[in-house]
Amino acid sequence: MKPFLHVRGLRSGYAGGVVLSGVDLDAEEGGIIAVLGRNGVGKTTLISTVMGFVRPYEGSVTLDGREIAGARVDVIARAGVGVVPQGRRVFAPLTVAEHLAIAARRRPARGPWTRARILELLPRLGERLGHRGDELSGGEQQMLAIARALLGNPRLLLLDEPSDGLAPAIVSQVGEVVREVSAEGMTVVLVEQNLGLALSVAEHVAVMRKGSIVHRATRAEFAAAPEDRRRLLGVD
Ligand SMILES: Nc1ncnc2c1ncn2[C@@H]1O[C@H](COP(=O)(O)OP(=O)(O)OP(=O)(O)O)[C@@H](O)[C@H]1O
Repeated sequence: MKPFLHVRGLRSGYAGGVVLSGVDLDAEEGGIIAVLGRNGVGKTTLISTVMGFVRPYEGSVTLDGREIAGARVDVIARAGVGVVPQGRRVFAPLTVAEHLAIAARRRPARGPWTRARILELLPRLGERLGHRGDELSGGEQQMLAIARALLGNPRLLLLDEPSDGLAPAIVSQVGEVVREVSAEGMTVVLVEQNLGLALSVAEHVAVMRKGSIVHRATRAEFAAAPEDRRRLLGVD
């Protein structure tokens, strides 16, 4: 049986140039896989291609058996893919409540993640409903970006470096949120530079180098392989 997310031979890039040179990636339903790799290897491009922001040149992306490679972003979103983009993309003049209202209107999707449930998961956002995007801390902005994605009740959630620029205590809160949504059955692909976060939440890791996945391991295998971590990521 094919895994829930099944990516094969995915090639893409920008303006004819190749960034992804044939990515193969699998994720089981309800599982968390971390995609690791140094700067510029193509992690964001992978997320953007699965989400449909970047059109693939070639290859296949199936979600629960349904081909989505090359489809429009809105079609891919309706098929059940949500994204928490790098840099959060929170709008400075809009309040938290307005962000949530827009996200709920754009993609009304049935599922466990209602506004009330999301505010229960992320109570700090509930206290900040009247605050504008530019009045939020980095951690609050990240929680808002996650909340916005969850409102679409995706079956597959793509997170692009959610720990970027956050204090360690907030990074572990992000980890808890990721574990909770996965426990509800959501499949998660987590692109991360923060190895600690990746290994604290993901059961599997895939390491990218120059546009393809060059190493796959379970969390336990990767945690026990300092040589691999040094060679592939330059970290201990
Ligand atoms: N919109 C774009 N137009 C043209 N080239 C791009 C664009 N976005 C990324 N690239 C190039 O694609 C390559 C891969 O970038 P990408 O952002 O996917 O890597 P990454 O692994 O996510 O890196 P980082 O960790 O720095 O975000 C880089 O050479 C980058 O310059």
